[in-house]
Amino acid sequence: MAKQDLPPLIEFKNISLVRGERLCLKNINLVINQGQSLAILGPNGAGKSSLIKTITRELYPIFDPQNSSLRILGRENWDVFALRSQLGIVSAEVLNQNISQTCKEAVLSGYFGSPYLHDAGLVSTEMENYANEVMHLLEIDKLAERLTNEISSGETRRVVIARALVNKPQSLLLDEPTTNLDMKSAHQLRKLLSKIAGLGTQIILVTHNLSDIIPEINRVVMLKDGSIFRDGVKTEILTEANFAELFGFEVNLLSKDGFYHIY
Ligand SMILES: Nc1ncnc2c1ncn2[C@@H]1O[C@H](COP(=O)(O)OP(=O)(O)OP(=O)(O)O)[C@@H](O)[C@H]1O
Repeated sequence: MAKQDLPPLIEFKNISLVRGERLCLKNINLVINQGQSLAILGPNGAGKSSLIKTITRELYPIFDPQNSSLRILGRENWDVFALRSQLGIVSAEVLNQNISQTCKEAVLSGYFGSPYLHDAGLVSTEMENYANEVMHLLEIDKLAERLTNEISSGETRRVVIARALVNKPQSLLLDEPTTNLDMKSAHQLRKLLSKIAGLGTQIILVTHNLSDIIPEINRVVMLKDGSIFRDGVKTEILTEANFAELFGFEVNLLSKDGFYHIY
């Protein structure tokens, strides 16, 4: 099937979400085509996590069957495990740090959608070989036998990405991937995400940090107070004027080697 005939990866039509007393997402209309990497950028409280959790079915929107729909790959109904492995959800929360497991076991647990490996006997040689390949890609071969609760935040982030990649997802959906990382670790992680995007995995990145937007991302959606504030080609959206309005302060933007920075 030609790419233009494929259903969108994600299709939000008039989606609103209430959490507690707050309307966190307001009438969101958003289509993300398959293969199109994009960043969702917004300040704290804009609704980024709420949007991700709506996609992953951790939160349920207000639903008006006449006017609203939320489709993933053309379907409204999904088995949550299949949905999450297909989308490649990357969140540090998926690892159960109270359980003592090696990084290799944590990566292998991705095949079963569980926070730890229940039964190593279920892991086939093919699964193990591919997990090794993915760990090599993420440059974490050396961590294989280390315990997940004894590694750094940057290393944990890579383990979690490897765990998502073993299912050969069509996309990687990343929520604030560089939070808590020092400058060097953040830079290395962005380079790895660039490499993964270059190998053909669609990257959907949710962030408040402009520098996370890797060169392979060409579309930026700005989210403000639960609504889409801007949506379009990166070079047209990432302007000082839009940024000032979104974050509420004046900045100077600098673009270098495909990355954007504030100074
Ligand atoms: N569990 C909750 N119950 C009620 N309201 C919530 C809850 N979590 C978040 N909110 C509210 O929903 C709105 C959107 O929050 P959300 O966490 O989606 O924003 P965000 O853009 O991801 O922010 P951050 O960058 O700080 O993570 C905020 O007004 C927040 O106060």
